[in-house]
Amino acid sequence: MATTLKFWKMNGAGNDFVMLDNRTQSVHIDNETIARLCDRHRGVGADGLLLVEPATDGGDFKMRYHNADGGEAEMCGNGARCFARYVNRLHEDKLGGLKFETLAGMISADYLGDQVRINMSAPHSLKLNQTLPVEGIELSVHSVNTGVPHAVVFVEDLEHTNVRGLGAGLRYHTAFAPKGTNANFVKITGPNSISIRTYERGVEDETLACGTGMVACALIAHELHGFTSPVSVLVRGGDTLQIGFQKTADGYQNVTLHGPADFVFEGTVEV
Ligand SMILES: N[C@H](CCC[C@H](N)C(=O)O)C(=O)O
Repeated sequence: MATTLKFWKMNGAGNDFVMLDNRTQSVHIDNETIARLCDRHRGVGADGLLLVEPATDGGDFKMRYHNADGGEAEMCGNGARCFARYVNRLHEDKLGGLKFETLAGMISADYLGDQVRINMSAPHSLKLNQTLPVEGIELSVHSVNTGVPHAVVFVEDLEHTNVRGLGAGLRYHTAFAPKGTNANFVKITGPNSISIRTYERGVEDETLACGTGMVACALIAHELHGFTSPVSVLVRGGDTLQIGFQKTADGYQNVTLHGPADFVFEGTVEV
């Protein structure tokens, strides 16, 4: 027996999502259903799906994130901004800010007009200057987990970088087994600005933006090129977002991602 679900389609800087309020948890939404909902021909079409669920660990809400292939991921930076605006709309825009639980840890969000700034979970597993063979090329690869794993490669000619080929090569590289990684390609465009392209795990393609990827690239630009906060990041979809951070003896603190989170349309879908 099919069930009709109300959803919102949203996007954060071109990274697009299906948003579902699953607090009643009356519908069991399995990975196969999620993959179909995200399918751009057989479903609504999105890079991923975000579920609002009841908090169980001191947050206001719980955020669950699934990639377009149906697999659950710990966190999504662009999705978290959309999640914050979506739950605010469910509460007649009366929330002054909020904190929500993710598999990567507690995330807090502040509303800045139609933009949202989120405080990210603490980055970890930073690794610099690994030389890895990818598609027959020796790449200098850096990596960090900003809620999900990211590989970062600096390039001169971003426009002509083989993002799909090298991205897939890094995504499935043994160095990042067993769960794999997202892959980011970065061009330095100024003393505190970068332009990036991202191949996303679970979308298995380049996306127009990747929030946790932007953060990864900004932090590694700090590590290797002395960038200071805030770092401006131009993404494939044309938006520029701001990454804030403080580097202390205990690592990175107050890591923030500030950018757009836009409603596109509301609809119903049969599952
Ligand atoms: N594809 C990522 C999750 C979504 C990350 C991205 N959409 C973001 O905005 O952070 C992964 O499986 O690690």
